[in-house]
Amino acid sequence: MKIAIGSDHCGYELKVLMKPIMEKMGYELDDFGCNSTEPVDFPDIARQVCDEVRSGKYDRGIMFCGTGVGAAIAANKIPGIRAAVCHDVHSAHQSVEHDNVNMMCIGAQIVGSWLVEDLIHTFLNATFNTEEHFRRRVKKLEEMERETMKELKKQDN
Ligand SMILES: O=C(CO)[C@H](O)[C@H](O)[C@H](O)COP(=O)(O)O
Repeated sequence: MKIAIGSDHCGYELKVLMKPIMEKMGYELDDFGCNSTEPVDFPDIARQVCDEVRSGKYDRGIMFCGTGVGAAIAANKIPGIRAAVCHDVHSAHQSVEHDNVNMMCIGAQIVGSWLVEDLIHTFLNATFNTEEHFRRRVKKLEEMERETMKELKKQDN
């Protein structure tokens, strides 16, 4: 499984700590920044990680920022990305099983390294439950995305 990861400066240290652990779990990782604790803007990194995931080159993405919130807001602006802040194990698997989440956002100021390991393991081992009602809801999300894009296009013309 190929995973795109990224962080802002607040999530950088937790991301660095988790990289060898994730590699040991057997995941192929690519890190799209940032590369130090120098302040950066989380939308820039989230954009890059999301573009990689939506290109199909990666199965899922993980973003680390201070709270996970900014990264999730940014990621959910990108068509094809369903992002969620997951700070508990139940959300880490249910977000995939029910909502087909493909980008988990973690707040390094909120959770410790032991929990993060469980969250990542759980998120990456979960699969979308293809029962009709779950598919229907995700289709509705995609429809909302398409409608919004159409409206924006109209406004631009
Ligand atoms: O959590 C975040 C956004 O939701 C960010 O990672 C930061 O924690 C927050 O924005 C603080 O940023 P600062 O540049 O370190 O002041």
